[in-house]
Amino acid sequence: MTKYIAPSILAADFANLQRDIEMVNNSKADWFHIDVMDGVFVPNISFGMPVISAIKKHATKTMDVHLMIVDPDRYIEDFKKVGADILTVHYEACTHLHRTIQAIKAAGMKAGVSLNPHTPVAVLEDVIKDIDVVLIMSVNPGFGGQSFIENTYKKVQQLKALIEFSEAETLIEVDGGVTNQNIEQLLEAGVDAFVAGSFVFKSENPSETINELKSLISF
Ligand SMILES: O=C(CO)[C@@H](O)[C@H](O)COP(=O)(O)O
Ligand SMILES: [Fe+2]
Repeated sequence: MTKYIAPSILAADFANLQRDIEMVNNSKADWFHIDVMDGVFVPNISFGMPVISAIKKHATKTMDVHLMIVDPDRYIEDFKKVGADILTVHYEACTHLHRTIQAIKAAGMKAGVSLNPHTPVAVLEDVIKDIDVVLIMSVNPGFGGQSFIENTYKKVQQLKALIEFSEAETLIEVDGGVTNQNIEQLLEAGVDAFVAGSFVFKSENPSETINELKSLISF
């Protein structure tokens, strides 16, 4: 099965955003991971529609938009308009998750659902067949550069078992603290898509770092 590397733009140099986007375009990365934070669901504010539109103008790869916002239903159409291909909402931020998933798909995007580190995968049992991507948070959402939570491996295995049992075709994505030290173990646990922010953008040669991560998950 295809495996994906998704550099997180949150760790890019916003004063040189076009340069960093071109770097990702020219690397072996598969997706742009784009973190939207509202200062309510998480204790941090990142960026919104104008910045995503600007990214979309230059990006040549899948736009994987991770919403860390309350009541995301309000903006589904807007995120489609600015170029999201995958739109991921948090389980913890949705009162009517099934409805939200259907609305994302009806707007023409892939539907993602993210789980905070404390949320068990079992909460997705009744909607797993409707979800295109489950994004397991391997740090508490809100900031880049945090350390990877080791319990994530077990969670990925549990999610993989749930997907297989349900005969779903859902992809498993992991987000937070991903490096060349844990990516192979994550792959082994069943992860399909790997988000990496600081490890890529704070490295000496981000393009080579992306390609190194990609080579560790490609056979
Ligand atoms: O959603 C988030 C953080 O809330 C992530 O996408 C981070 O941007 C990942 O950054 P690193 O942990 O890889 O530095
Ligand atoms: Fe993210």
